[in-house]
Amino acid sequence: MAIAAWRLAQRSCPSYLQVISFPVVQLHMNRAAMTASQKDFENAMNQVKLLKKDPGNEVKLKLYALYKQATEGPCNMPKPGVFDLINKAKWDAWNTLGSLPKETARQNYVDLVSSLSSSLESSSQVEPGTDRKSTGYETLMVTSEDGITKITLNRPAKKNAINVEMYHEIMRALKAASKDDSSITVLTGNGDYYSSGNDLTNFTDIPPGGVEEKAKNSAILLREFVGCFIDFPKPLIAVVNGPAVGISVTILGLFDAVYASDRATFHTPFSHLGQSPEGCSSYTFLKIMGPAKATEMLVFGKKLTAGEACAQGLVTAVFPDSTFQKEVWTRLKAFAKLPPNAMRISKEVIRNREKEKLHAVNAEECSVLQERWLSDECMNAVVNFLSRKSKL
Ligand SMILES: CCCCCCCCCC/C=C/CC(=O)SCCNC(=O)CCNC(=O)[C@H](O)C(C)(C)COP(=O)(O)OP(=O)(O)OC[C@H]1O[C@@H](n2cnc3c(N)ncnc32)[C@H](O)[C@@H]1OP(=O)(O)O
Repeated sequence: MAIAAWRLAQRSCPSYLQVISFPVVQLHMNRAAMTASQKDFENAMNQVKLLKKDPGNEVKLKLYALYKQATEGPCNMPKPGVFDLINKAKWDAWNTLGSLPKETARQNYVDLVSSLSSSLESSSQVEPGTDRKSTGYETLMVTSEDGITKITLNRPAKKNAINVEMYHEIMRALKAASKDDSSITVLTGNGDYYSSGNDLTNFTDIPPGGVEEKAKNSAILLREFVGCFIDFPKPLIAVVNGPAVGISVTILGLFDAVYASDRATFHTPFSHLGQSPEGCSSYTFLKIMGPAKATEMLVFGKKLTAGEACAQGLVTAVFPDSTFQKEVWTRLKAFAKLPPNAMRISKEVIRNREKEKLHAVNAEECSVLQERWLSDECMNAVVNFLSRKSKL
């Protein structure tokens, strides 16, 4: 649960104290004369269970810390080891409360839950730009009109990083789109990024079976995820509205057309992350751009501009960002008017002879990655990102 806050806890002490302690002290001063009763506290604990929306790791961590302080007093547990990410995050959060009195912690917990209940209720209403048809998805907006099913990655605050839930929801949306009455399917991103790729916090939710089990399950998930793109029967188009990283780039080789804003960049920093290519890119990129250019991207992590990606054949066309949406959607609406069966059959003719090969490549890439995820190189890269020591 507490990974974002674990990252926070790893930052320099003063900024961590600012973020966590300031509101605590503030609440304490504002409520000097008030203290929550045990009953208020229990009500607040029940309210937390009823929250409809996940308040996020940092808030959950604050709640945890205040709960522990309110019920057990100051933290006197031994500090967990550096690789015990979740428990260390929790310990840090609790420890930061220092000698805050139990009553104040209880009041702050009640206040936090109450502010949360109202803010999460309002944010569960439709936000500007959110399509009302997209119910049933937490991480996506999915709409279907004018013969186009549009799947929008919708975690803009996280640069549309793909967490486990999003992997599952994309597969679900693709399966639904393959059967609906639309002619073409579009994948795009909400906000300034197309996608920052795999959500690196995916690495931190370790099951009881340990990292080996996590790596094994992740390889199964990844294989199934990429398989959905290999098998997708209708024209699949990427509308790359901004920078694209990692798996959001590699799977582009499985799309039928890729339109990019001139703000978009294409970056596959696998070596930097101690990882190796996926999304069938070890095969598709070589075919698209030849081994020398593919190696620059997949092995040396060279970031391409949209213009460069277009020149290499990964991108179909690039548009100025100011007219991007208008120009692309005019084009897509025209495509969607073409006879759907003809398009589907043409795609089949173009792609079918490669399918078996692509599934074999996918399986091999996933099995190599399963090993890579357990390597020190990969672990260190993830820890460095999560502890804010590195960024791309
Ligand atoms: C053993 C288990 C394995 C489990 C794996 C499951 C399946 C795996 C499938 C495999 C494969 C894929 C490979 C890849 O995709 S590799 C690429 C991974 N992506 C990255 O390394 C990008 C990391 N992000 C960054 O370097 C930067 O965030 C950025 C994208 C350059 C943007 O920088 P910025 O300064 O403009 O914005 P920033 O403040 O950093 O970001 C805003 C918030 O978004 C969070 N965030 C962004 N990207 C990610 C990400 N990929 N994972 C997690 N979180 C991300 C960022 O942390 C900020 O959050 P907060 O506001 O601080 O809370």
